[in-house]
Amino acid sequence: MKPVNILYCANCGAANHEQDTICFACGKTLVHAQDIDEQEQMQTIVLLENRYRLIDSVGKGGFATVYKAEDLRSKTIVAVKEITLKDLKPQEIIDATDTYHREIRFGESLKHPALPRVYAHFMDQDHWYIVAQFIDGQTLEEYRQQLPGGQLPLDEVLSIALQVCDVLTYLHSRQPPIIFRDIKPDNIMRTRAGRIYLIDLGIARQFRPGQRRDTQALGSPGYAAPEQYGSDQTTERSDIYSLGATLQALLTGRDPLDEDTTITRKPVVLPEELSELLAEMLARDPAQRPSSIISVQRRLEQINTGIASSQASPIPVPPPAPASTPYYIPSTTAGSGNPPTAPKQRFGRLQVIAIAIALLAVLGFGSDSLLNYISGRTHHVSRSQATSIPPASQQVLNIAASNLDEPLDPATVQYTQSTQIVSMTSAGLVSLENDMRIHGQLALSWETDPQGYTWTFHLQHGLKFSDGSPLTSKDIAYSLDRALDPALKDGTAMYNLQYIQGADQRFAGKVKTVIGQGILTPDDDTLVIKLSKNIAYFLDTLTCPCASVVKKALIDKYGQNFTDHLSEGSSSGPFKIERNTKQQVDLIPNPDYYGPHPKLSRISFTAYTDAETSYHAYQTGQVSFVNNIPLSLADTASRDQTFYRSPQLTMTYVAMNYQIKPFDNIKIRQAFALAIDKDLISQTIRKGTTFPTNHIIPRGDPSANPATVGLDGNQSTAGNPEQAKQLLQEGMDEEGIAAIKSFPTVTLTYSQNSSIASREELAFLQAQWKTTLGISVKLQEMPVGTFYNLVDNAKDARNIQMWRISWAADYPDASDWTTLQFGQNSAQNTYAYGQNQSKAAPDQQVIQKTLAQADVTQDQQQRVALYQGAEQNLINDVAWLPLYQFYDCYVVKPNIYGLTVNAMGMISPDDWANIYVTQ
Ligand SMILES: Nc1ncnc2c1ncn2[C@@H]1O[C@H](COP(=O)(O)OP(=O)(O)OP(=O)(O)O)[C@@H](O)[C@H]1O
Repeated sequence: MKPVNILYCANCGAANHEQDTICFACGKTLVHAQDIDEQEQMQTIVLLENRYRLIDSVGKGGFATVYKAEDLRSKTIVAVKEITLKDLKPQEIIDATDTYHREIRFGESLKHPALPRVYAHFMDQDHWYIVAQFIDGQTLEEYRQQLPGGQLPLDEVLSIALQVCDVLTYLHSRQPPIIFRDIKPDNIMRTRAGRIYLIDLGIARQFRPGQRRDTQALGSPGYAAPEQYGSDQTTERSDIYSLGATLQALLTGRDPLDEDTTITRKPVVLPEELSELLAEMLARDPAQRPSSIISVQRRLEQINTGIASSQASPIPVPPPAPASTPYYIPSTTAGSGNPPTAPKQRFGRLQVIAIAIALLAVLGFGSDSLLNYISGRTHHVSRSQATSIPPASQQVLNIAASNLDEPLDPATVQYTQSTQIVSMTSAGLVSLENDMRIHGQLALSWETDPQGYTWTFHLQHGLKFSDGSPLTSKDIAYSLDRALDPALKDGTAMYNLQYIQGADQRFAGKVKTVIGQGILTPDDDTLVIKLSKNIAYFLDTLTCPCASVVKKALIDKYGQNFTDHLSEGSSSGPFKIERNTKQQVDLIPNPDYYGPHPKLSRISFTAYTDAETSYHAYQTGQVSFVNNIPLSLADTASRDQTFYRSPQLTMTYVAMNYQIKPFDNIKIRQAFALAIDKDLISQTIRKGTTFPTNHIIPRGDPSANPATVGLDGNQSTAGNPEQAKQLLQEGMDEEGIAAIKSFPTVTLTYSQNSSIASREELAFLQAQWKTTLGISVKLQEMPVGTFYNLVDNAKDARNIQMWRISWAADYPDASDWTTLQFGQNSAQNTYAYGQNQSKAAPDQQVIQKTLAQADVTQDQQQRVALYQGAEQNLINDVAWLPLYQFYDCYVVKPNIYGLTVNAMGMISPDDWANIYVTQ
């Protein structure tokens, strides 16, 4: 229960401190209202409308008590807000009525992922009720009170700020604009997954141009802008003030009315731009504040980008985002300073990369372009552009694609663009937000047993497919089970959903279904998943496309060819397929989507034969978004004002076989690693389309650790030739190798379809080992299929000594980079990590134990700490030698508003509601 220490004015409704006697807003004497005896109330009122069973009281505000309740009809958890009329004074009744109606009107008409949905409202003699989406979380005020000093780390505050900006942008761009008027930590709720909701639209108002002042002074002391004290009309800038006060309170841990509110005296050192922005947002004179929330958002994004950039070494491509200012993160936050919004690649396994590289090579794309698929950051236009939205006929977005051949089957889809289309047309239980946090999509809420073996998902109300037929838990169960079908060629569930109980038997063909075993459907709105291993990252695995919904009736009718008939109404996402010719895929909004509806009236993906042609189509205005800018065009495109790049979760590395001499010696592996100047590769060969790294968990993964160091103990990525030489000598001594001429032959194997840049890179590696260590490394080219076969069997065949390869994340979790690749018995541990004869094997097994422990540690902070510790050990052990992480390089026309691509290279499904074409 939330402690109530605020006293609401009976005259004007403003929130005052409990001990105050005079209202800060209207100056009237405050009346100390009587608390409602909730226990008594809970005992007498248990069922409302014969439908809502009150479970618990979760919060209390000025006029209302909020209950967690069960909707017995839909079997879902909802929030029931109860306003008790009896005992209210006449003025309070007027205010409460006003608040109630406004909250219903706004709640029902506004659709934004950060605004809880209003499902129903009703009343009895003494009460009014609002039934709304239940937010399983706490207010930011409650949350920060639990943290040391009441302070949140900078990266988290920025993530919150950007989310609040997003919803304020939405509110301010309504016609007429809606001013929230009460932004404060008490009115922002945060879920465990870090998702933000604005609650309490009760005092929001529509802006009336020409009105000089508000009829009522409303807001909360300290957070309300000066003009809210009745002197002027509230405008968008009033919300900017309150947001500034909120961010300052979160960063400093101090309430705005605390004696000292200047941030300079707090033990927090902020990026200079952030201090400046906060000072502007908090200007007393509204005219001195930023002119729009969009401009605040843009500046916060630049600060965010600056943080991300300051964690990487400089790169030569002129960055499209404004330059970053180096800053100091206080030591308390250093371990958690992940870049909050880094884009990500949606390719999974090595084999996938192999197939994709082969295909792109055939299509004339350099293999490097494969790794530059869609991703990005928010694109904004000026306020005036943002508010004048052209009609639906002009809301068309044309996107260049490199390949649309892949069947749009969620269970098998692997290319980024097909995956993007699948994410727009097939919903899953959960989906990823832009900052890699998870939110419910088909699932309204979920819970798990304390050990994390059984997950119960409660679905959204009244879900439908795009043909209007109901979508129930049985459809989701069918889709998950089908994804596990061993008959599916190239299914990805065998990795991603392997821990659903019975999945192993299903793959082995020993059982025909896991429904009834690992997947249960107690009713149409509830789905239960039981796990064979209580992996803490289970929800992340559900963000993979293979966990999205397919329509059984369509598959029954057309078999594997069902993907040719997707336009027959099988969509469950924000868009549905109108046409799919493999040359062009046209999507239009799905009116039956449960969530916020897209503003775009059409999205067309057109396949171009090569990157040059698609870039030309962009230059001539045929398409507005190209996301596969290859290295060959990077120089040209980077001079374009609309060129963007941001890190994605794809890395290139060199693997050394621990089972084969000389790499069974750790010192020799370390010598080979430190001999390489990774900076030069990214700067000169990769031309800034990549950045050098020592990390195994890449930047942008929620568990990435900026404090991770290279194996020589520092963060430089330029190599360490002296230490490399010394380690080589020590390693040779240990192995009894008297001189370089008796050094075992070393062969670096690579795939035949490597691009020119990749070959240059291989030659560069060869030259560095020669110059620094005096060792001649042979380069060996292999046909693609043979190469990946060798890599997959490196564990057993011992026939590949050293190879260069890339890895892209399947889902945003450290386990994808650690346990999956180096864990004991992991199918993807093709390196025989821990299971080899080298002297390092016992230490490797210790790391494997830590990883196994991390996988099932339910406390997120502890889990991250375990992975980060293991990562440092893997780096020191040269589990593999990371060379660089990819940037996503793309161009997007400035008139495309709101396009934000998340770190997996995807546009989050509910984001489509906020993307549109401006004039
Ligand atoms: N949709 C929701 N899901 C879960 N908890 C909620 C929800 N809405 C509100 N709460 C909880 O109930 C508390 C009171 O809600 P709210 O602030 O909307 O009430 P109010 O009377 O309108 O408040 P105020 O007095 O600030 O106007 C919140 O602080 C929060 O803890």
